[in-house]
Amino acid sequence: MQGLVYESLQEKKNRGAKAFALLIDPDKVTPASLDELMGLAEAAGVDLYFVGGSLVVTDNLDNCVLQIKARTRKPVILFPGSPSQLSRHADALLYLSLISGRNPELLIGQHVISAPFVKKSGLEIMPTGYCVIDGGAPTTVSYISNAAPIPHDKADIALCTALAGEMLGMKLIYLDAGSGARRPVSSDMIRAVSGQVEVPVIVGGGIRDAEAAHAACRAGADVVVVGNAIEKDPSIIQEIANAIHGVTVA
Ligand SMILES: CC(C)=CCC/C(C)=C/CC/C(C)=C/CC/C(C)=C/COC[C@H](O)COP(=O)(O)O
Ligand SMILES: O=P(O)(O)OP(=O)(O)O
Ligand SMILES: [Mg+2]
Repeated sequence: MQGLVYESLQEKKNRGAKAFALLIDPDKVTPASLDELMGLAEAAGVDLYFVGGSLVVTDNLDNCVLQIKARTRKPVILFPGSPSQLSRHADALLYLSLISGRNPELLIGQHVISAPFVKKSGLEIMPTGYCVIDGGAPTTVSYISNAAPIPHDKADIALCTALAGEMLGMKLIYLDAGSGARRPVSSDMIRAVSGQVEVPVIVGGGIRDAEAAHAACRAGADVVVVGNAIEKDPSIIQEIANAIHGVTVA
């Protein structure tokens, strides 16, 4: 089940290198806007393409994945808010279990229902302990998941949740303040989690400039995800990429 995409994330982490994931929400792009975005993203050196949304209302996912694949050799990874967001054209799947919440459907229920389809998809499956962190206001993910986010200033809760996830076998931990969060995950929380878990740590939600991306890397994020801010202003991609790639940890 573990494959090339996960190995590349682990290898980057072992070198102390940081990865920039661009989140593309299939509802928010047209073929023309995606074409332009891909030009900027490839020039900037985006490392990973995440595709998905908490709620996807168009049937644009397959086309979106195919269009991204046609423009890059970098991994295209599904980041699904529900099992309806599967595309066999992607390379890998963040197989999210919402371990910060107590909603059984998002911990295991939806996985049981969709297991045969996920297995048949041929996607590389990356079990991901998904933690929603309070981002200062309700976000689409906090509303849709119907589960209390971890309070912004409770790094210990995030740490214990991440450790439990890792010991249960999760291969990635994702700390997410939610799309467009007013405040991103704090450096204290990222430091607490990345200091003790061994698997790669992904951080996203409300990262809207180079400074915030840099801070997340310095605190220990292995992968930094940016979606909303680049949707609003694609021209910031290069400076965010530079900020992320400029951090290497010995
Ligand atoms: C195949 C399967 C079993 C799917 C179920 C997946 C599951 C349990 C999902 C958990 C709940 C959920 C609604 C997840 C949403 C995922 C998502 C796309 C969130 C948006 O993330 C924002 C990202 O971190 C970037 O933020 P920003 O830069 O501010 O846009
Ligand atoms: O789907 P999400 O969670 O990325 O949120 P939104 O599309 O509302 O920004
Ligand atoms: Mg969305």
